[in-house]
Amino acid sequence: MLCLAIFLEELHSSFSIFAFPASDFSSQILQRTSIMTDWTECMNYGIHIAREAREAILHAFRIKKAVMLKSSPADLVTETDQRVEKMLISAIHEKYPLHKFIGEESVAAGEQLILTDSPTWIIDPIDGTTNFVHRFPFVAISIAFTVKKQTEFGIVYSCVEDRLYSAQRGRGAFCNDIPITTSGQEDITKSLLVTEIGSERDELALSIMTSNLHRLLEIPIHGIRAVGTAAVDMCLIATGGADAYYHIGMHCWDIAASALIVCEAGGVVIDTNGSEFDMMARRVIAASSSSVAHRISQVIRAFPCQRDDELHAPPPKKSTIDHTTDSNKVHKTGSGQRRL
Ligand SMILES: O=P([O-])([O-])O[C@@H]1[C@H](O)[C@H](O)[C@@H](O)[C@H](O)[C@H]1O
Ligand SMILES: [Mg+2]
Ligand SMILES: [Mg+2]
Repeated sequence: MLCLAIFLEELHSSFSIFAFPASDFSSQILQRTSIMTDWTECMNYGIHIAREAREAILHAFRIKKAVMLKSSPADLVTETDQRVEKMLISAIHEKYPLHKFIGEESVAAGEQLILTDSPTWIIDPIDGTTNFVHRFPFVAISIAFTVKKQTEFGIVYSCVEDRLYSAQRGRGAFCNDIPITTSGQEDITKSLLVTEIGSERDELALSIMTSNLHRLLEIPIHGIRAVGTAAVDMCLIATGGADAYYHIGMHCWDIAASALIVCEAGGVVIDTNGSEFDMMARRVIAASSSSVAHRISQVIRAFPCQRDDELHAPPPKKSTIDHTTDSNKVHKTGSGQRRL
């Protein structure tokens, strides 16, 4: 019964399924078969709601924010992250009631993270929350859509820059509707790399992270950048603005959409250990070419991270930091308020 419901939902979600002339039955069957894998309508809807969510993010970007902590003192969340995620999920649920969700803030609130074969929206409402809190102008909405665990489309909206990256499987990658391609660079010594420090602050993670930087810089490479949002970092590889990205410790919602965007732009996405990319493994290298990707994998090491599909996150802790726009200074709340 449930299978039939999902089948009907897929038919309904797919593009203009009822638009065929009734006379040509065999061509209807053929077209339906191909249309079954066309998720354009869902993608357009995802883009539509991402544009609405951007308005909410830009409004909140400039005003006072209460900040809560998640897994570490550097893993931040705001009320806007939570509100935007709810907005996105309820808009999608209303249109596609049988679709499933994996949302960063829903998982942080205790929801189970399970990727099934059902159509699933993987959402990061604000990628770059630390940037958002500090008003560092790179924050993105990341939306990936999977069916049978394969990503069908990805949307990354870099809100302040107003750059909307998108890709549908097999149909190329775009930024604001203009096709994008990776640099095609094959030589690591001529490459500009991007990475993120992430929110891990334990001794082992810090020492592996710094020794990775050291080993890459001594190759030598042209340089290393960090923008503060994994989704945008990966899209920069897709545009050819940088040649490779690596990251250990991010989550599936950070990179699911941009991994497809990189591949559709002609790039390569692998695990940091050189094996096939697994979006739940919390390790990624995205590069302009296979040779650059594998060279990086030979040089860097990964610290151990619990897989996303084995995570059991504690709920966010109460507010400890406030970022105000009036003074633009950080102050601590709680007993005996203190201005820094
Ligand atoms: O928490 P969030 O801002 O959505 O996402 C974070 C950003 O992508 C950051 O660049 C990366 O270093 C972290 O690992 C992510 O968790
Ligand atoms: Mg994120
Ligand atoms: Mg986020």
